[in-house]
Amino acid sequence: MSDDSWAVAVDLQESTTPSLQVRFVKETNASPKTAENGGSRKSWNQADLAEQSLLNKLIRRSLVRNRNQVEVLQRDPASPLYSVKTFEELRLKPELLNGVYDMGFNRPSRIQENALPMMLAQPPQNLIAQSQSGTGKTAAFSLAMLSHVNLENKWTQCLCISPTYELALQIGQVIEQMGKFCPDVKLAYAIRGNRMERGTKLQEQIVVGTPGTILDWCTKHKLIDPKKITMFVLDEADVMIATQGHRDQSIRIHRLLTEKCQMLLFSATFEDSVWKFAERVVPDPNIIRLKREEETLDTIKQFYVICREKEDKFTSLCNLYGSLTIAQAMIFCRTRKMAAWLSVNLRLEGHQVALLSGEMTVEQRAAVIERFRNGKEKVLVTTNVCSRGIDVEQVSLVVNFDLPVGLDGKADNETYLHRIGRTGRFGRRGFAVNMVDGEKSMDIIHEIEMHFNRTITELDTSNLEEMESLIS
Ligand SMILES: Nc1ncnc2c1ncn2[C@@H]1O[C@H](COP(=O)(O)OP(=O)(O)OP(=O)(O)O)[C@@H](O)[C@H]1O
Repeated sequence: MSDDSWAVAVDLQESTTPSLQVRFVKETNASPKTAENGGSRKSWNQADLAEQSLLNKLIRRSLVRNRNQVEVLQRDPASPLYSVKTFEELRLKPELLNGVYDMGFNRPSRIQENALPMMLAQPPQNLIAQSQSGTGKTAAFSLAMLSHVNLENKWTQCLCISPTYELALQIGQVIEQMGKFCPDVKLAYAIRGNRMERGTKLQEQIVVGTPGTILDWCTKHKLIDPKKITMFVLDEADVMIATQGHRDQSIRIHRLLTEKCQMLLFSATFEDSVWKFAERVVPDPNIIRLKREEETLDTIKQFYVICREKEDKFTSLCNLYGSLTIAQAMIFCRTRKMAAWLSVNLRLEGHQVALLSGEMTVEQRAAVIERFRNGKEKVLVTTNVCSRGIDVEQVSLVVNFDLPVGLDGKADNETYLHRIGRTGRFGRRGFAVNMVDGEKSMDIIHEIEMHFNRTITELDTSNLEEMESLIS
């Protein structure tokens, strides 16, 4: 964990939950401090993960393409392995196929190629699928649920649980969009504030919601008969299990289901804890995994600049920026306070600056990122955690105004790579400049050099000629 995770923990507690409007919601609760969305101090980690996931979804414009091979582990290795290259091969209902094309999907994503035939197979098969955020998991299970629904049955057949209110709404939006030519398929949101009359059985064939509300709807309110659920989807398992309450509720829901129910579990990461949980809720699974594309420093020129204090760093930054033709730059600060100070001063110098700060709601952050992406501002000042998930593709200069340091005072190499690295695919060249303000930070630079086996060259920002020859 890097230093500024501290700040973010506090930021999260201060932040307010974004509120989205949705058809089913009659009453929304603006407070973030509910068990449902993990607002308590103990579970900030879950809130952090969930917020990150939501931010990624809000700012994502398209599929994250991946060139790695998909690993498939079949429950029955003897059975043929089907994968599809087109949506037609899935023999979907025409209305559903129209919905898929209407979303602009021309062909299945890498994970969908294997996951879709498995999810749609008869007899039903259980599946555990892991791939990084943005690779098409939500679209895949949304399609599977829409295809699974039997319109003759006027009861809930597909249940999908998601770790937070906002993430559940995001999934619901995908289902609504994909199912827009299937008017008879109905969806209900089991999220806080969506009060249903007790005892009346829901007719919506698909229910998406958070574990607490879904459990209530199955047990206390008896709106759903869990024995009639034939497809159970558990999304963002890694985020879900970061809160014990959610994990336990998910297991309790799972216990209410029958053995015949098809179980599908999705996760962006797969640590041991996720794996243990997955094995518990998904018996005899097929497993699909798609490794993340590695980030590299191969195409990045790295420099350091010796400075004294923050004012000196600021002058160096201005020299650097003023003398180079830079498309866009991202500047990382350790604390929110430093980021605010820097952005004010850069603005005073006439720069167009965007600031990403922890007290902003997720929607506000998404809007800032969107403006930056559209080139409305050329500089983005941020703390570390706020900026996770931003593609640095169009950013040619990354400045570590403060170096990434862990709580142990040592170099946080992972964060360093994350800030300045790129996947091989976006092999465009870039520059990284590290501000060094003393012996301690010089040691950090050496640690980073050793770790990545790359030289970080000194840069004198007052020497324009030298700078131009080095950064060209
Ligand atoms: N086959 C496809 N062709 C083109 N775009 C797609 C395809 N499948 C999904 N997408 C788009 O790619 C983006 C990411 O998809 P999706 O949200 O399903 O990924 P995800 O793996 O579920 O991400 P997360 O883990 O964040 O939930 C979305 O904008 C989605 O509309």
